[in-house]
Amino acid sequence: MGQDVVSNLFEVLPYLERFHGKTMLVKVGGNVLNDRKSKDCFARSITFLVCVGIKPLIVHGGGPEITTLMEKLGMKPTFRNGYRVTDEQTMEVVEMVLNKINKDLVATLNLSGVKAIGICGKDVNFLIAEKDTQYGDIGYVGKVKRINEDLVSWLFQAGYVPVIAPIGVGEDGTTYNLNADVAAAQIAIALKAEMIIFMTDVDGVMKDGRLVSQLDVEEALKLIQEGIVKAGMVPKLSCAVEAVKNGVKSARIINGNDPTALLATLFASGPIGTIVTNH
Ligand SMILES: Nc1ncnc2c1ncn2[C@@H]1O[C@H](COP(=O)(O)OP(=O)(O)O)[C@@H](O)[C@H]1O
Ligand SMILES: CC(=O)N[C@@H](CCC(=O)OP(=O)(O)O)C(=O)O
Repeated sequence: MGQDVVSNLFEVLPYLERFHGKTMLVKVGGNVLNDRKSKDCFARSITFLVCVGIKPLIVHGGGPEITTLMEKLGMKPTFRNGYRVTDEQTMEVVEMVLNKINKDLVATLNLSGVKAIGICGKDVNFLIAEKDTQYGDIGYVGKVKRINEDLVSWLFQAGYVPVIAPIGVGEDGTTYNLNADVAAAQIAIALKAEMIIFMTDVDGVMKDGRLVSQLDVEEALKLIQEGIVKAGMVPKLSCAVEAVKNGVKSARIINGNDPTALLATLFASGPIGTIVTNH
């Protein structure tokens, strides 16, 4: 038993050396956070990363919870190209739900021994946004214009784990709803993260019922163009491509409901989920 543990430790040593001190952006989808067990497991995995000297940064979603509350309030959720059409009333619900998810996740992480701190784009102007019109006028949907990288540096120096809600603020103070995958990729690029990990509710990118373990940029774009990748996986894979084209060394798409996936994607020798690289 003791010998097994030691040989496993020796096996992970090269990965520990490679990732020590590196920034890893972990995007966790609303579907994963909905499940108590997955959320607790996620918190323990993040604690492990901190203990081995990795600097994790978390961006969370919350799409399903926003939809649930809107429906309870008698509102009709509408999407265009995966983006929620966000009028003023919807923006209020989005902000309320995301801030609640943010604090719940912070509390779970703190219970697990991490010094987590919750922020949204409004805190020290972390995410300056502007209206996103790529799919026409869909209200208060924003895209990131500028990031206050200093804030993250200060938090890392203090040993804190930033937990970011995808809410942006305009230069005139307008509140914007950001797609969490898009915000995560833009933050990873700005912070020159080593890796961006998308934790979702499937094992990775699927083709003909099978998991695709490795994709370069061209292959990823082809899967989108051919319609093999659809719905919420389109922005996710596009964001993975965007991140690796702009300096993030690799992007991973893994199953957040698999309790071992986050640590395995970093420390196991075999491939886990889908890895996207720029070559
Ligand atoms: N080729 C594909 N491979 C994997 N998932 C796909 C594919 N095409 C569409 N999807 C869908 O994308 C979903 C993941 O996106 P989404 O629901 O937006 O996740 P999240 O809430 O984690 O951001 C999967 O649950 C799946 O239904
Ligand atoms: C503009 C836009 O669509 N914003 C998303 C923000 C939350 C999100 O992205 O959550 P998931 O990661 O769980 O999908 C929304 O309103 O649902």
